[in-house]
Amino acid sequence: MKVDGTHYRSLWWDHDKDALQIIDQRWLPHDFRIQQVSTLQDFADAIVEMRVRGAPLIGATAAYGMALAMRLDPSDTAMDQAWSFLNATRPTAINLRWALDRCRNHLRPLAEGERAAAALALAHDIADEDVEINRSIGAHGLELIKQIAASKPAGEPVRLLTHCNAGWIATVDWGTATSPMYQAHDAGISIHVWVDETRPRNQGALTSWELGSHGISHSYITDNAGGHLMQHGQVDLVITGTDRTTRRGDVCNKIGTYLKALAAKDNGVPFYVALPSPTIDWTVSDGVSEIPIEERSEREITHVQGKTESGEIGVVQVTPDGTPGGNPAFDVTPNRLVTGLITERGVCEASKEGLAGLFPEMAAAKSA
Ligand SMILES: CSC[C@@H](O)[C@@H](O)C(=O)COP(=O)(O)O
Repeated sequence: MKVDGTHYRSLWWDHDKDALQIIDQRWLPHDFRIQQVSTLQDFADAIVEMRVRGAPLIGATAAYGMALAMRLDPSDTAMDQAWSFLNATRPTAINLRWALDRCRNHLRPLAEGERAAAALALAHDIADEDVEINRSIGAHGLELIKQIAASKPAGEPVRLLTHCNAGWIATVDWGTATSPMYQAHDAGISIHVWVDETRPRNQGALTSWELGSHGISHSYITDNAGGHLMQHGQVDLVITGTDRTTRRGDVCNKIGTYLKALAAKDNGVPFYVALPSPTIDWTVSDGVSEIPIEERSEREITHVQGKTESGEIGVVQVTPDGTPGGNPAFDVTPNRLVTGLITERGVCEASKEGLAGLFPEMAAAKSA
């Protein structure tokens, strides 16, 4: 999508420098900084420190990390070490392991001399596929928004609510939850987006930055406001992303998503989750008991980064000295609370049958 009129992907290969470039998201929305990722440690740090973040982008980044590892040492041992090193960076988003497995399965049968070039080509493919997948998710989600728009008085906007940042900077381009929003806006449908701030890291500020850059009407709201807005008929549709979806359609996403789904259920608001198929973990069923939830630093809770009144980016402490924090980064929304899943192949029920109906070959391969 565009930043100040220039089209960017969230990561790209610079052919002159022969190296990966990322947008360092720690500085957004206040500062747009590009960073080169040159060593395997750089790749791990970029993921752990959330310079890159969002499940699909983490996966694409890891694929480029494998490409770098193969350039340095194309042996089986180095490949396995890179797999383990990168896989340990963040535990919840399954796209990370999906990308690493795909790279390793592709590279293992090749001669060592072929691996570096093949790994880089595969990383490019994974990035390009992600763009196309998310474009398709947007096309399917657009139909849902069109239906709601058709049921409203002329000129009234469709009011959507989203949590965290499942936008273009969380993917390679388009975003998952935001792709239908971009496509609805581009199709001339009036929309307004309620953007949850998403404490503790305030990914909602990233979503606001994205939507604002695209000219989409939106309001940044506290995480606790969604239920109130739904009770007062101010939300027509919720769309969030997901970091891991189980084969029966339980959805693991940024902490607080579950509460939004509960509020949506109580108020009869449709709650959809947008996901690319690499986000489905076909090996797990019960998300609450089977998905590892990342516990992040308590400093993310006790301190907040923002722009000071003098225009600098600074960090302030919000709690009393010494207050301990607890920081589970994700929660699981059981499938019974999910109205539907928006995938690149269409919209389905959040159930084993729904997902297997859209992805029969993947469901069969994993249960075999
Ligand atoms: C298209 S991104 C889907 C999810 O990865 C997104 O909603 C999310 O929870 C991101 O979490 P983050 O901790 O910022 O990486």
